[in-house]
Amino acid sequence: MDKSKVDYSVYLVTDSTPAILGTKDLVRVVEAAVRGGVSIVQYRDKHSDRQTAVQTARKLLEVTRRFGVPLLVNDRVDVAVEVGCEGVHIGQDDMAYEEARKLLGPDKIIGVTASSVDEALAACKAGADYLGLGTVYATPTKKDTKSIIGPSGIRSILQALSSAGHASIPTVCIGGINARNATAVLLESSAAPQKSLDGIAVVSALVAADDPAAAARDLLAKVVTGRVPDVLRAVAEATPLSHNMTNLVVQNFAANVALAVGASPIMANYAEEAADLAKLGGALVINMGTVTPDGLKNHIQAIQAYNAAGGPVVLDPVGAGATSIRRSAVQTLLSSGKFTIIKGNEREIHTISNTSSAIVQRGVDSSSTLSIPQRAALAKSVSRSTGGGAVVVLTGKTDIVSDGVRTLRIDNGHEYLGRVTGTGCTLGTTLSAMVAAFRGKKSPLVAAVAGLVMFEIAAERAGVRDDVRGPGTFVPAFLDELSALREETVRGDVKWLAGAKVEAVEVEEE
Ligand SMILES: Cc1ncc(COP(=O)(O)OP(=O)(O)O)c(N)n1
Ligand SMILES: Cc1ncsc1CCOP(=O)(O)O
Repeated sequence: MDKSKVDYSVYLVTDSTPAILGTKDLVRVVEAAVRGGVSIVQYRDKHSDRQTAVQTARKLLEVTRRFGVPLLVNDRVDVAVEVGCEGVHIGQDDMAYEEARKLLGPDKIIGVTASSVDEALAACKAGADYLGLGTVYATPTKKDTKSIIGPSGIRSILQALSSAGHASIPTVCIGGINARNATAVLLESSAAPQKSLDGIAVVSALVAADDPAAAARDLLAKVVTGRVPDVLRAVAEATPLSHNMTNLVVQNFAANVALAVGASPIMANYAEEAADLAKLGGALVINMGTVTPDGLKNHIQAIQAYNAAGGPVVLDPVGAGATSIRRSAVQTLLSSGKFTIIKGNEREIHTISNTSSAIVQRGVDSSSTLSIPQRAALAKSVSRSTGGGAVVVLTGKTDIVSDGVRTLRIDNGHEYLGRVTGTGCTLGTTLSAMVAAFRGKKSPLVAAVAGLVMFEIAAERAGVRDDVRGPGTFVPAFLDELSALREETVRGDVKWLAGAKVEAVEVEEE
């Protein structure tokens, strides 16, 4: 497992005691929680003998490997070595980091607990791969906690890490976190803009839950929501290039949306420029809206330039399926390189899924025809079918976002978005800004949700303004509100986020 790719967003720490696990089977609980969206698991068992611990760790490893998430073992480095899992988590009173590293080798993950600035800095200096910060709130799960530090204590540690040049070390917090307080803890802990938490770690919120999969979904939605301001602040900080190869209709509008969300737009359709532009840390938008043979050639060359430079690419397959030319154009684009985000309406995404269906034959109407579970399954399967694991954003009254493992729905927006040309295309531009600025955080899913939430809440705010009397007056108000959301977020005012309607969706395994 590539340590740099580990996703710490929803971190499950297990507990096998009857007071928390009850009579449930631990392995089943972990499997359900991972299905629900847990991205990393720590086997924490203070009571079992070594043989039992090794047996349980092996069973857990079979589950976590199946889902591609890392398994760490708490404290018991020997157990981790014996089962060959991805690493360990050690506390201040456990084996020293250096000794654990010697036993595990350079490739395994070693996480360290830190309750203070000094402990955090020392763990970074030693070489820890991530930090577990806490205890945030007192919790019956761990009675021997030495210090309760609250979100403000977490913020102080994050600030110190940033000042000391450790802004990139992943951090999670632990202690009394659940779906009710997760978003608030993430928002309050954030040491904007340099350093924020990468996730939350929980024991009882998942292990004691009657339905651990549903609890994990709930937590995932709250964590993603809590990270939205991090993405917006990252955009404001980086002002990333949004390189648009877009259609003739939206050039001006898309450039203005890019500016409003905090990006630097360049509308450049000549692919010879792409190799240079790709080196500037931005993202590319390929919008098929006014497809031509020449345009297609330029798109392919630009995609390859961004792929070569490791830059994100957003594909907006406008009208895919409307004509046979567009159907083959989208296939050509998909086979020409990798995409970070593929954004389209139901019909466009369905065309990409390349399955024959009534929807494809029904015409260009993009209104919703599938149920939410069907839309979620479609987005997830398209994400999985694109080799590079693109995040699929399926737009509509309810938007679906899937990275092939986790699938979320967003229910924000305003009807005026459907009455102005180019709003879908400018959403693609918005997503490019988010994914460019958040690329160090390795979570295009979070970046995509942030873009959608910002875009749609700006529309909601614009739509109810007294000066907005229809789609014409909506456009300038919408630009104003995008810009206002950015400014509010940068100065730490994130009250607007209370209006975000983000939920994780259960999708049947194929
Ligand atoms: C992710 C994470 N963070 C902190 C801890 C606490 O570890 P520790 O201080 O060793 O306490 P115990 O877990 O051993 O009670 C953790 N386990 N995981
Ligand atoms: C292991 C650990 N370390 C600090 S608090 C804690 C327990 C967290 O449990 P819960 O998530 O149930 O509050």
